[in-house]
Amino acid sequence: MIRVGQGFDVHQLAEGRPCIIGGVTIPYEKGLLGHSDADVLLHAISDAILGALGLGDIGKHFPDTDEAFKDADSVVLLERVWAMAKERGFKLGNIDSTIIAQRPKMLPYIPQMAEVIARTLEADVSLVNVKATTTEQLGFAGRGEGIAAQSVVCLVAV
Ligand SMILES: Nc1ccn([C@@H]2O[C@H](COP(=O)(O)O)[C@@H](O)[C@H]2O)c(=O)n1
Ligand SMILES: C[C@@]1(CO)OP(=O)(O)OP(=O)(O)OC[C@H]1O
Repeated sequence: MIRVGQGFDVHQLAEGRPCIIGGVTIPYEKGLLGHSDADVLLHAISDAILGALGLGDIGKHFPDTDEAFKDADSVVLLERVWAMAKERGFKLGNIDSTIIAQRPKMLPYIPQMAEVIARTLEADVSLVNVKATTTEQLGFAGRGEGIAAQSVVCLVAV
């Protein structure tokens, strides 16, 4: 049996925050704002996995009203989501994701992001694809107000 899920997330860019995307800290003048570390890519992937499992979304499991998740490391949240997939007898089929950001340039950091994601999901890195696109300066991403990410995940019953 296979199950497919998709995830989408957006976080605002703000000064005085680290820019953590895909578990990698990217040198940049701004960072993403959120209750947790606001790792927009790992949130989209977490939501895609939860979607494939029919278990809602990360806001349901890790509410932004709960102090326990203040400044949470999204790698740890993804680990917890992945434990739910494993408990239900799934392994990763493959994952494809897109980061939507005018800046910073993601390409140099993508191999490291894929390594973090593959390690967390206990999968070979060849099963993890991360892409990036600008929006040609259009919309909130194009104006540098925020960054979005989307992800599609395929889970395979072991
Ligand atoms: N934040 C970004 C956005 C894009 N890239 C890379 O640049 C390529 C061209 O982007 P377009 O939006 O002009 O299509 C894209 O394919 C990515 O490889 C990036 O690294 N970081
Ligand atoms: C991750 C959580 C929890 O800390 O908070 P944020 O970092 O604000 O992220 P978001 O994608 O808005 O929703 C999920 C939240 O519950």
